[in-house]
This record gives sequence, C-alpha cells and structure tokens, in this order.
Amino acid sequence: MPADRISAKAFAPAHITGFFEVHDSTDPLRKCSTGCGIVLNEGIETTVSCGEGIEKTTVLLDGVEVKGSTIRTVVESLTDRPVKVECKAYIPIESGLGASGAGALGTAYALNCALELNLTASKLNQIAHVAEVKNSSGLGDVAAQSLGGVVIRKTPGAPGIGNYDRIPVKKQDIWCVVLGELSTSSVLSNREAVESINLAGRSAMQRLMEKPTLENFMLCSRDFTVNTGLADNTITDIMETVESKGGIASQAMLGNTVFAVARETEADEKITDALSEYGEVLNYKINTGSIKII
Ligand SMILES: Nc1ncnc2c1ncn2[C@@H]1O[C@H](COP(=O)(O)OP(=O)(O)O)[C@@H](O)[C@H]1O
Ligand SMILES: CC(C)(COP(=O)(O)O)[C@@H](O)C(=O)O
Repeated sequence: MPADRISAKAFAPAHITGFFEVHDSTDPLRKCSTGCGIVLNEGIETTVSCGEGIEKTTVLLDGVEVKGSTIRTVVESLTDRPVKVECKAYIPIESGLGASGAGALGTAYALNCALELNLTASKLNQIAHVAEVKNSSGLGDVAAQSLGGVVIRKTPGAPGIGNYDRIPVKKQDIWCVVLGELSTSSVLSNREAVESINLAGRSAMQRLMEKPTLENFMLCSRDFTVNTGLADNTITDIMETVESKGGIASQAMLGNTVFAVARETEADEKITDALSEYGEVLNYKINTGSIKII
C-alpha cells in the first residue's frame, strides 16, 4: 500500500425484516418503516481507502466494480475526497438480508475511522439511514442493524428518532434459502404493493405486541407475507413443508428468500433436509451484537 494511503475496515450485520409498514415523509430522517426483524451473525465487511492513487470514488462488491448508489451517497455525506470502497459479502445480495444497509453502515463507520471524523454512532447510523431512503434501498434495516438482536421498530423515525425495542431470545439457528433476486426499490415504488404492505404490517405489529416472542414474530411474519400477496406458490409450499417438519418459515422482506426457525426441539435436521430440496441452505445465528471496526 502507498505510504500516504489511509484505510479502515468495518463489519455490519445482515438483517431480515419479517413484516413492516412504510411511513412516508419528505424528511429522510422521518421516512422509514416500523416492523420487526432479526439481525444475523453474518454480514458485509467494508474497507475504505483514500489517498495516493485514488482519483475517483469507486465501489467494488466482491472485487467487481458496481454502481453502489447507496454507498456513494454515504461517501458524499461524509467527505469531498475520492474513496475506494470495497465490500466483501458473506450474505446474498438483493435477497432481503439488508446487504445495502450493511454496506452503507460499514462505509460510514470505516470512513469515520479512516478520516478521523469523530462522529458519534447515532450520526453515522442516521447518515446510513438517509442514504438508504434516498436510494430506495431500505427503510428500516439500518435502525435494526445498528442495535442487533430481534428488533421491534415500534414508532417511526431514523435511528435516534424512532422508538425501538427487542425481543429477548436464546441462541437460535436461522436457516435461509434464496430462490432468486428481488429489487427492494421495485416493490417500494409500487403504490398498490405498499398499500397492502401497510395494512398487513399494522395488524402484524398489533398482534406481535400482544405476545412479543420469536415464535409469534415468525407467525406474524408468515401471515404478513400471505396477506400482502408477496408470497408466491413456491414460498407458500416451503412455508407449509417447514411447518409439517416442526418449524416456522416466512419470506425475508424484501427478497425472494425463505427464512425458517425450529419450533420443536430436535426438528433441525428435518427442517434443513426439507429446505435443501429448494436450494442451498444457509445457516445463520441471531446476532445480539452490531457494527464492528476491524
Ligand atoms: N454491500 C453492497 N455493496 C454494493 N452494492 C450493493 C450492496 N448491497 C446491495 N447493493 C446493490 O444495491 C442495490 C439495492 O439492493 P437491495 O435490493 O436493497 O438489496 P438488499 O435486499 O440485499 O439490501 C442492488 O443493485 C444491489 O446490487
Ligand atoms: C423491507 C425493507 C424496506 C427492505 O429490506 P431489504 O430488501 O433487505 O433492503 C427494510 O429496509 C425495512 O424497512 O424493513
């Protein structure tokens, strides 16, 4: 590395939203979603570099140059200097696991470290949230990813503004099967889809708060994806199969991905065997931690 090159690296976790409601606003700190989701142990590692040899801002995802609009917005909010951003993904992209939010957070925290910006976590979280909102790549992932655990986003607002809570959980496996990609912005720009999301999301939240447990979260999420019409036939089939094997499954929002947990002890193998009929089974844990500078 050239002598006057500065660089820093941060990890930000994945997040699966189970259900949500969109809150629109002209203020990007107020535009957001409420809902509930799970932060995972895997995520995105982001390295930022500035200095000699870096003449323009570039974003690389697993070594390939990409548009990286959300990440670019984060860079532009923090510095006028050109930055090379390199994301290494340990999770699938465009699959409802909040890869865009994780990349935005990793960029914000790594840049804060590399350029000695001395910003607090709240400020960095808000910058990542605003970048997500401006690029229609997410509305609630950043808030959850900045906290960790099973996060309930109870009232609207960016991190530091909304009111958040958590469902206390024991160590738990989360299994995912990705069936294909789904662009978050394509769904968020569809008015009819957002209307049914909001109706189903509001009632899912009411039901969750009556009994805020992981099991009830999964049941609320499953009914949300059915009631919104987001679940296609394959996803419905998988959800039914997983239930018959002692688990509960739903669709990761907003992705063409199923996520599942065991409901009964010793059901793990039956569930993963059933899921493997539909694709590679990805195994994660619930992560009660958050962003790390590495
Ligand atoms: N960490 C990342 N680095 C660069 N580009 C990313 C990253 N995460 C997502 N993207 C890109 O951003 C766009 C929006 O992704 P999105 O559908 O929000 O994905 P996700 O559901 O994984 O958050 C896509 O074009 C995707 O390829
Ligand atoms: C569901 C979504 C709007 C998008 O999530 P993803 O596709 O993972 O970026 C999320 O940010 C949320 O508000 O809950």
